[in-house]
Amino acid sequence: MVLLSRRPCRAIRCRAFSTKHAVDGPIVHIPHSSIYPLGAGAKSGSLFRDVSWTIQPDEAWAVLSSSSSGAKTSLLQALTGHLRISPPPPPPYGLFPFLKGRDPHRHVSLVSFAHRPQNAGGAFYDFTARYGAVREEDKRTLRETFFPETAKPLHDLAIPDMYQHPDDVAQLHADHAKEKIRRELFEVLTSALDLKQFLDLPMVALSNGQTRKARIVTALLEQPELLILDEPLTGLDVGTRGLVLSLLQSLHVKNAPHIIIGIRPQDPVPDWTTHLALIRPDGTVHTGEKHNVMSTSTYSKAHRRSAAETLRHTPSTFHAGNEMITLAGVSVTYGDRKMLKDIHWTIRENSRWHLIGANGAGKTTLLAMLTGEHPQSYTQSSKLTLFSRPRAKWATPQLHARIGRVSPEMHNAFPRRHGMTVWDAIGTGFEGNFVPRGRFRVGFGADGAELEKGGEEEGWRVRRMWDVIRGLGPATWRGEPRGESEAREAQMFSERPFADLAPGEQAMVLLMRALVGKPPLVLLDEAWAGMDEGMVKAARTYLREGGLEDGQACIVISHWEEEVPWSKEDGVQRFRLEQGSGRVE
Ligand SMILES: Nc1ncnc2c1ncn2[C@@H]1O[C@H](COP(=O)(O)OP(=O)(O)OP(=O)(O)O)[C@@H](O)[C@H]1O
Repeated sequence: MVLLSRRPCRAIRCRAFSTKHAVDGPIVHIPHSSIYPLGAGAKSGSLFRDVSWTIQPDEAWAVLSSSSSGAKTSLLQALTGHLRISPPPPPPYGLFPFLKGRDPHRHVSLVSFAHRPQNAGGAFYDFTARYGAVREEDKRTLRETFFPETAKPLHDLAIPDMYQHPDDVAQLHADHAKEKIRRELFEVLTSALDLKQFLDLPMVALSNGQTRKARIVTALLEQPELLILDEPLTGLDVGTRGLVLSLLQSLHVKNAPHIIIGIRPQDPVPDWTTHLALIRPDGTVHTGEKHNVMSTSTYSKAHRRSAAETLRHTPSTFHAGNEMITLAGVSVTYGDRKMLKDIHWTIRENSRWHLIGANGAGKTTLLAMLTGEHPQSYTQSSKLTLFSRPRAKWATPQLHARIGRVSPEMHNAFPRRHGMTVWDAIGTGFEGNFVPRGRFRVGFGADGAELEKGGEEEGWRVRRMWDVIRGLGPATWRGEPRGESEAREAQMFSERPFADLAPGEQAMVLLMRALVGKPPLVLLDEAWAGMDEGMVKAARTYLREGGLEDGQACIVISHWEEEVPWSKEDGVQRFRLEQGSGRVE
C-alpha cells in the first residue's frame, strides 16, 4: 500500500482556514439502517444493509467498495438524499447532527469524478474544435465558465440609499465579507492547484486534468460544511494527486469543510484518513478505524486482487514489426506557446506503448496529431508519416477507420441518440464514425458503398460484432464463463439503448467499438475511467489474452502505471512528454 504525504499543504494561508471551525455533534449518523433506491416499494431489495455509520468531527473518512465503484458512488449519494435510509436517522437533527437542522442542500455537496457527466443532447459534437481556431461558441474561458464573478473587481462597499433598515445593512455587510473571503479563497486555491495561467483560456482548450482541478476549486468556493468527493484523483498526475490530497487535508483539519473521500480499492489510502467505510460484496458496510478495516480479509482481497492483476504476465512478449507511424520532428504551437517541440517517435506494428506526462503535458494533443484531427497535422505533413503515407495523403475518414480509440473527449461527445442501441454504437467502429449505417448496422465498405449483401465482409463484421460483445459483455464483468445464458444476456445487452446504460457500461461499449474493426492502431486514453472493478479486470484480461491480434499496435494513456494491461516485462515501452519535449524511456 502506498501512503501519501502527511504534510499539510503549506500554500493554504487564508482567513477561511486560519482557525479551526468548531463543530458540535457527529457529522453523519446512520443508525443500523438499510438503504433503498428512492421510490422503491417496501418489498424491494435494499442496496445496502446493516449500515451503522457515525462520523465524529475529528475523524477523516474514506469510502471504498470491494466489488464495484458504482456501489461506492451509491453509498455517497445516500448522504445527499438520493436514496432512502430506513429506519431514518433519528430526530431532531437526522442524518447530519452537526448542522443542527440547517438545510443540508446548502451545506453538504457531493462532487463525483467517478463517472463522467452524460452528454445531454443526442447529436455528436465536434470535440476536435479545441485543436483549431476556436469558434465563437467555444470561446467561453475557464474563468467565465467556473468563476464568472471573479472577472469583476470587488469594489469597496457603497451602501445604496434603498438599504436603510439596520438588518438590511447588516446583511449587506455580511454578504460582502463572505464574498471577500470567497475571493481570497479563489486566489489561494487557483494558485495551490496551479490553475492561474489557464483562467483566461477557452474551456475547450483545457486538458482533462486542468478541468478536473477547476471542478474541485468550484466545489470548495461554495464553502460547504461537508464536502464529499468521489474519486477526486481520477485523471490527475502523480504530482497533482499529492497537491490535491494535501490541500484536502489542510481543509479537513480545520473543518473548513469537513471532507469524506471516495476511493477505488487499488488507490492509495490518504494517510490522513483515520477511518474507512468498506462496502462488502453482500451489501453490508464495514465501518471503523482504518487499521481495523484494512486488516480484514475483505479489504486485503479487494486490494490484492487489483495488485495481483498488474503482476500477471502474458506468456509471450511482442515482436515489433514494420514502422506504422513516424513522427520526425513534429511540433505544435498555439500563438507563441510551443506545446510540443520537435517530437521524434516511431510506432511499429505489434508494439505496446504507455504515453505518460503530467496534466497538460500534451498527450491528448499528440494523439490528435496521430489521428489527423489536429489541423497542424496537415502543416506538419512531411514530418508525420501515418501508415506509410504523409498525413496530407490521407482523407481523414480513411484514417479513422484505421485507428480505434477511446478517450474522455470521445466518451463525452459520443451521440446519445434516441434509438441508438449498443449494437449500433459498436457497429460505428468499423468506419470510426458516429452514424450507424448499412443493413446490419455494421458500416459501409472502404469505397463508401453498401457492403455486398451476404458477402464475406458483411459476414465477417457481424461475427466480429458478436466476438467483442461476448468477449467483453456483462457476464465477463462478473467473471462468468461462456454458455447459453451468457449468450442470451449478450444478445439482450446488444439491444439496449446506448443512452440508457450506466457510465461504466457506456465506457465498455466504446471500448468494444474501438476494437471491433481490428484496426492497426488502438489508442486507449483513460479507457477505464468510470468502469467498475469487474469491467476493468475483464477489459484488461481481454486485451492481454487475444483481444489484439498479431500486427496491431496499442498506445495507452494513463496516470496509473498499474492500469496499463501489459507490464514492462511484456515489452511495453514508455514515451514521456515533459515541457513540450518527448523521449522514449
Ligand atoms: N487552442 C489552445 N490554445 C492554447 N493552449 C491550448 C490550446 N489547446 C490546448 N492547449 C493547451 O495545451 C496543453 C496540452 O493539453 P492536452 O489535453 O494535450 O494535455 P494532456 O497531457 O492530455 O493532459 P491531461 O493529462 O490533463 O489530460 C494544455 O495546457 C492546454 O491548455
